[in-house]
Amino acid sequence: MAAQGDYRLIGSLPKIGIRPVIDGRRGGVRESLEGQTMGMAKAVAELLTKNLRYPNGKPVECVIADTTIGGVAEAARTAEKFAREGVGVSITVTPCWCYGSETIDMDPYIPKAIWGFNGTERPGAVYLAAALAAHNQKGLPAFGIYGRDVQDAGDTTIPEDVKQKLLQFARAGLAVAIMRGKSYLAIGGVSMGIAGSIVDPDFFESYLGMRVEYVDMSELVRRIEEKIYDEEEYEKALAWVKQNCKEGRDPNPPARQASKERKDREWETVVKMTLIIRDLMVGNPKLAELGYLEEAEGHNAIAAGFQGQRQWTDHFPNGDFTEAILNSSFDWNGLREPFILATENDSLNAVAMLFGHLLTNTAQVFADVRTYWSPEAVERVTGRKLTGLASNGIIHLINSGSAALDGTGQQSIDGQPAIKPFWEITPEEVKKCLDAATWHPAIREYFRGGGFSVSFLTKGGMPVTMSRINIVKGLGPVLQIAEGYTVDLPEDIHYFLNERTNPTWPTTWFVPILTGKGPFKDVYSVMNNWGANHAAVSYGHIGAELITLASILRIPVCMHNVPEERIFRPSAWGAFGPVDSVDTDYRACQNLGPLYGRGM
Ligand SMILES: C[C@H](O)[C@@H](O)[C@@H](O)C(=O)CO
Ligand SMILES: [Mn+2]
Repeated sequence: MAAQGDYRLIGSLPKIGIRPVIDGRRGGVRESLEGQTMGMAKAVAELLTKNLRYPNGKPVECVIADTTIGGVAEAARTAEKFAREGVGVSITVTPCWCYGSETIDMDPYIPKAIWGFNGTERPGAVYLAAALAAHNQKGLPAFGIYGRDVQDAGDTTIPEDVKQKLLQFARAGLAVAIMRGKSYLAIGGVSMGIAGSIVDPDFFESYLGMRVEYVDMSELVRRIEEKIYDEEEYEKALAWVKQNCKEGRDPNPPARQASKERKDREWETVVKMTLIIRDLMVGNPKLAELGYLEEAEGHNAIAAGFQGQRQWTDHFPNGDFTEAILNSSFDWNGLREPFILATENDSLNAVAMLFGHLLTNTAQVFADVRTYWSPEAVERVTGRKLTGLASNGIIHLINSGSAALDGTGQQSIDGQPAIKPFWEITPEEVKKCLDAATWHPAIREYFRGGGFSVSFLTKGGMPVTMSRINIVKGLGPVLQIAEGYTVDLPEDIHYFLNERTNPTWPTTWFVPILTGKGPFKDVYSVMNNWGANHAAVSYGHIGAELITLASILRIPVCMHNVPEERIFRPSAWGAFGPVDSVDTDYRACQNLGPLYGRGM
């Protein structure tokens, strides 16, 4: 295992390349603009390095072109430098007129934006419009950034609206660049006919630039039996688990309950499964020291899924512990970047989790979208009325595995419950997350091989975004997004509703923000329009960032409740219709086709 905070995957982290473009005419014009143009590039680089971090916690790196770009030779030199430096996202800046198609970034795989200075001494906005027209004509989508208010020629500040767009674009662009070239590792096959676990390599290749690796679950048996894991780490992990993972009540009828000895053996197995699945994903140099050179390499998996049900769980302990711990921001080695591991090998939910993780650097909650409770139904079964945020009804998110312990809501920002990037989490908060969770023997009517499911109740009051990718034949992938809040219910209401389900699994009570229209007419409609059995829950209202990301990948967003003013997509979308129309997005995405080819 690489040291805490180190990026664990192969390939260096993509940098952001800044391209200062300029009017190429020497003998007055160019010379007068050099300082201001380079100044804009430096200011953008500083903004990005100060505000953005990679998922490993290190500040994002920017590379500025060696010179301003006045024509095609300098554009080509810059492209060469960017390729050498591992640039994955480009931002062009200019205060003046420059030669449109002669200066643009032509790499079709690099997400791109252009900031055209809003001044009038020189025509930066005229270049912006000309360059965007060229991008659109060539099918190389670019985001246009044009400040709302005119700035003076000598003003070196970046206005707030420009900053906001630069950051939103850069976050999404970096997510695209980071996932490119990585793998989704499918451990096992299709779980109980769940469509998301019919893992589709064409989707990963064409839309995400990723590959799919497939490993049979029997590989876990081999590694357990032949001790192909770091035994020292295993002892450390087991001791940590004994100390930190409280065993909760056994929900099974006495006749089905496993003996203490059997449960102890199951704990040992699930800890081994955790080390092994992590090693399968990202490799482990310790295995090379043990002579397992091939196994030490891993699968370069930025996300994975574990089939579990049923062939594994009918005989062996389930994957709930493994999934919950790997998805969390901490384990026996301390705080670290969460892994992305979907239960039931639901690769499409894994992708939603991956998007959420790369946009926020935080851990993600994987859940079944289990029940819509109308206010009337709640009153009927509990005799109590839902109030406050919950008064229009609630959605019960609950699944046996995969919910990160960060989902307890026991971390905080300004005194409010939150899920933070691992480097902002304190050891006290780790303890609080662990203390808020209990580990229950798996329900044996579902999981014949036993195991342990984590149970917790997510704190209310967190802004969260629920999202999901679905694949529709003839259309391809679509993304659905619902921004909303986690809610606290009065204890007796929670108790009644939860007891009717599987109370030894983690519960999140979710309420979407309603718009009164379409799928967001009411809470029922959000549930009724959800396209699959699962959702990924990410801390914060990140719908706008998800929309920006999806537009770069050309995945249309079929359902969202993000206000129009936060929507930011490439300029070409404007030619397909109004921003608030889903149809606009469908047609723009279809016209461009998937970022890495038209495979679907
Ligand atoms: C135990 C059950 O099979 C659950 O795992 C099942 O209802 C699901 O989670 C389906 O997504
Ligand atoms: Mn499920």
